[in-house]
Amino acid sequence: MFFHGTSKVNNQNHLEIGGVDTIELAKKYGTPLYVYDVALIRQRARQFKETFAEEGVEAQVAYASKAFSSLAMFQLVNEEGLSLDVVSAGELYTALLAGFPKERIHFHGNNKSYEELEYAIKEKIGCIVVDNFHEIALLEELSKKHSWKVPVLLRVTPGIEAHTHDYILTGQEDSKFGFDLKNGQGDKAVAHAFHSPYLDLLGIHCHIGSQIFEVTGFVMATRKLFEKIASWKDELSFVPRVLNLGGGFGIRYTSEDTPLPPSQYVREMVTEIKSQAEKLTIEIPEIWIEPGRSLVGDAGTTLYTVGSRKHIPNVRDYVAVDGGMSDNIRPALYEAKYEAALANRMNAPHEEKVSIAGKCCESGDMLLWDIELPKVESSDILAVFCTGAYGYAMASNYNRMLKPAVVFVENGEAQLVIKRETFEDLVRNEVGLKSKV
Ligand SMILES: Cc1ncc(COP(=O)(O)O)c(C=O)c1O
Ligand SMILES: N[C@@H](CCCC[NH3+])C(=O)O
Repeated sequence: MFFHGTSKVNNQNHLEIGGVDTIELAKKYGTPLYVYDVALIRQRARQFKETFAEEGVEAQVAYASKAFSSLAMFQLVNEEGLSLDVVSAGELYTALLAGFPKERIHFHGNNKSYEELEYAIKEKIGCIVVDNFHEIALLEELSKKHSWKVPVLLRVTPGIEAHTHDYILTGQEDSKFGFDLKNGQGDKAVAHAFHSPYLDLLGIHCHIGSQIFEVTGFVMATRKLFEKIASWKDELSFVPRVLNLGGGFGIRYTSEDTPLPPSQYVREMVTEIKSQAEKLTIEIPEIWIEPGRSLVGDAGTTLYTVGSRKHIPNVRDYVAVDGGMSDNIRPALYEAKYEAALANRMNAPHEEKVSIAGKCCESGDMLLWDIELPKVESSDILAVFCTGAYGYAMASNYNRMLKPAVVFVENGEAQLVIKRETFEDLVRNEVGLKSKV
């Protein structure tokens, strides 16, 4: 079994995370329960920052908050001195409520509304990552209205196809995101933004996809960007002060995954940027990255309670847990794979192969297929590892399931940071039909 961060087996043969017994957590807070290893998140954040510092370049590491957004997470990210990437007014609202410094917030999205942009501009956040010409027009209108030159990055698609799941690819030409570099939209957007009295063009952004194991894609994207920077320098005298290469650094969910250490992605990126900047005789731009998954993914573990079983002779054994696609849609959506263990009997020998089913009314609601476990019994606590990114964040109330609670654990202490939803929460916004009497 592979242990992430502070996870280990304690002397009761239970899974322990952050010095806290997960079986005690399950008893106290119920299941399904998301448990986050705070020390591991801090360690990842520091690794990214320290690598940039060692490379001697100006940098910002912005946590891509879509991976897991909550007040506590934003407070933690702020404690670690990271910046924050938000993609909606809702994420921005949560960040501001968490007291996140406005100047370190970057606003992304391919369809930001007038109201969302106005919200960001009134708050004077650090920068808006502009995705399309419609947004440029909205920003110019808002800049006039609020007499503020809006700091922007332009998101471009460099035409790089990273090797990952089709649904999470973003840097290829046929993408809903950004200005395309190949067909000239990128040039047009840069020329416009650079000359606009309403926009302060800080630089360029690109993001080539998610759960990427090779550094080649990032290096290729950097080269493509620098080819363009060379022409923008000659034709417009525009040289970006900031180069944001997005996120996408892969993590280990199962033994099939072979990620590089976070520092290696950063080092190779920086080396390429330094050499390209030197060739063009320009200053090394400030380098920004936006890791989401690689900051929180392996820091999250979900605890479930085992309920029913179904044995199909010569076919399969289904073991059902008290959550499923409503708290983790990734297996159903991307055929994502995870590892799991019985948190209450960690060292028990593996005796059977079972498939873990969720409890939603959907055949596709399966969390894991054919995993080796000790003989699983009702009331066992199943721990699914590496669920910290795009798990809780993509949870839903399908089948009127309640969103789970979330606890942060660190140095032997547990802190409830998101309460489990209640039935009242489910109907909070409902008004029902008007009475006919
Ligand atoms: C623009 C942008 N930045 C950052 C991220 C974070 O990606 P990851 O969680 O893979 O690091 C994403 C998601 O893929 C994204 O779309
Ligand atoms: N939600 C995706 C990643 C999305 C990346 C967002 N740009 C996942 O779980 O892998």
